[in-house]
Amino acid sequence: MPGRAEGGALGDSIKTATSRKSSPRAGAALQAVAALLWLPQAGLLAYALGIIMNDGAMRRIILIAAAVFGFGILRAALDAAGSRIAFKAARQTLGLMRERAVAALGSRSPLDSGRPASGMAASVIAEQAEAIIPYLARFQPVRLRVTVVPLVFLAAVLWFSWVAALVLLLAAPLIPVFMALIGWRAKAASEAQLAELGGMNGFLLDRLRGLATIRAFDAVDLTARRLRDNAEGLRKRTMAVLRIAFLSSAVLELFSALGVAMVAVYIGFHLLGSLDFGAWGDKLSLSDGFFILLLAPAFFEPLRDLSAVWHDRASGEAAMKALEALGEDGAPLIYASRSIPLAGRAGVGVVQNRAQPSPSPSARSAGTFPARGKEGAARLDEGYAPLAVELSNLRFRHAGSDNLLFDDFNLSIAPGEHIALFGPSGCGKSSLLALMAGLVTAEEGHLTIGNVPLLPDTAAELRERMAWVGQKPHVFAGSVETNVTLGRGGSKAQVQAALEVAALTDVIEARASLGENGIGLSGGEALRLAIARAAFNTQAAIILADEPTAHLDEQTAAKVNESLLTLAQGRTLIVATHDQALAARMDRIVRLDFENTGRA
Ligand SMILES: Nc1ncnc2c1ncn2[C@@H]1O[C@H](COP(=O)(O)OP(=O)(O)OP(=O)(O)O)[C@@H](O)[C@H]1O
Repeated sequence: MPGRAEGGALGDSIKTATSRKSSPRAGAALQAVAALLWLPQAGLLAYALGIIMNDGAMRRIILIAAAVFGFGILRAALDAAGSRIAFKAARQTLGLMRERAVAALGSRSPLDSGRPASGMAASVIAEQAEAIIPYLARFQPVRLRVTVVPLVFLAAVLWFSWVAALVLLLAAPLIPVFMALIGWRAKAASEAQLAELGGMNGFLLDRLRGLATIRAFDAVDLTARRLRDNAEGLRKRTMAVLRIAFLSSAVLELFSALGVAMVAVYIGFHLLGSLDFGAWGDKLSLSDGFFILLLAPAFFEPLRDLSAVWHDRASGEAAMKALEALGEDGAPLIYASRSIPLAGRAGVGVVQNRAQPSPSPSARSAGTFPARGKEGAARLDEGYAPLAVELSNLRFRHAGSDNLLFDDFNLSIAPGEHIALFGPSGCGKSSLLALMAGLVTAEEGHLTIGNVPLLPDTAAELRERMAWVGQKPHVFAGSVETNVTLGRGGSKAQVQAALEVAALTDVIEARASLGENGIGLSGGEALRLAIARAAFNTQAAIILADEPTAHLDEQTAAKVNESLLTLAQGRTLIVATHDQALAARMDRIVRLDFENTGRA
């Protein structure tokens, strides 16, 4: 099979998945055996014709009919079992491929601007990927049948007549040649169709999300027109695929009909004595001729099946390619460390608010926070102690950007220390938080968390010890409980305790469930929900907060600040903020500005 499906990672994934569970090969083999059972059936039918022509012994004919019937039942049973196994194996493979695609998407940095559009990704994983099922469950078994069954039937025909075999042999190769020619076009057309479908889904989801903006700027008609154009484009692509599918069927029907007709003409004239060659110097009997005539259409049958599923191959391979592409070329999520010599330049301006960081044992007042371990050189396996963060000689710019945000940047944060990252817009506060969370990769330097370097093999464990409170938390449609737990398990009491930390109990009691995108919650409440989510993670030793009070009025901001500080008790808190009131309550303010970050 051409293309990347078998040669690439997905081809490997098919092999791995299916070697462990149901095997599509076993299913395909059963279906091939079922097809081959036509050979004894045709032989028995031809033999019965011979008996009828000679003595017409009824008993023998009934026995033969019973045997033909028995083979028919066996054939149907094998075919059904084979289809079932092949379908099951295809489902297992698709499940694995989807898992891999989702994992690949999940491993891409949320800051990667080249990430596939959400609608497109959803379309590929949920909808387009289904095209892989007919490809694996139908096309692959047919492919095996095509390579085995016609050869066996050809050998049987050849046994009686080399001319009939030659006719079949000449007609057969024309079919794959034309199918291959059509196949190239079919694959390209299917890829274009899937791309159009994904693009339309992406566009639709994006516009649905921005419906309020579209309405506000009177762009509804324009958007509707664009959507209509997209739908029209998809219609044309789909028609192109269907045209090719019909064409491939027509080509095959033509050649198989011609092949069978030529064999029939030869047999007819041979039996009439006009063409008395081609039977190995002998003359074919009526039974022999009948047997060949029964085998001729069966010889083409797998090829006809192939034509019927030819379109499955094109769309299946295109879907595999699209699924594989979802995980490609992403910006790495994991921070990679490289050692460089100390340049001895201060990285930050520091304002000391208090002499010492003050992690407070009262942090566990809600009873949900785990006991703290030893302070100081915390190791990840020492319970839930607040962790230190150490950045040394960092050099960083965003992927594809010339703007060097940090050059030879140093910062030490003590375990349990509360610091504010302060500075003008665009100076890199959020980027620094992203670096600490391992969402972006530094060009040079070291980053350790609790004395553990943030490296590919430690990143997952380290991230479990962090909680992120962003500017615009996403609120899922559903219950408050689901929104707090986010599927992380935990009891109702733990949810309640987390809501208490965020001072959200009263608000939440009034709402059984929340609407999409946080409909039903104010901006401040949505932020406190994010704080509750962080509080629910009892393992979190470091809270990274990115401008939690941006766009909030003073009163609401004060409430959010209180919740954040309650959450941060006994934990390390790093907050990027423009909020003077919040910064003033931190142990230390770290100023990130033009000079300090080393930008020219
Ligand atoms: N994903 C990205 N790709 C390329 N450049 C980016 C990306 N994210 C941010 N930047 C750029 O990096 C610079 C720092 O951005 P960052 O968001 O870290 O600043 P900030 O100090 O948090 O700003 P603000 O206070 O406005 O939130 C900006 O010039 C921004 O345009």
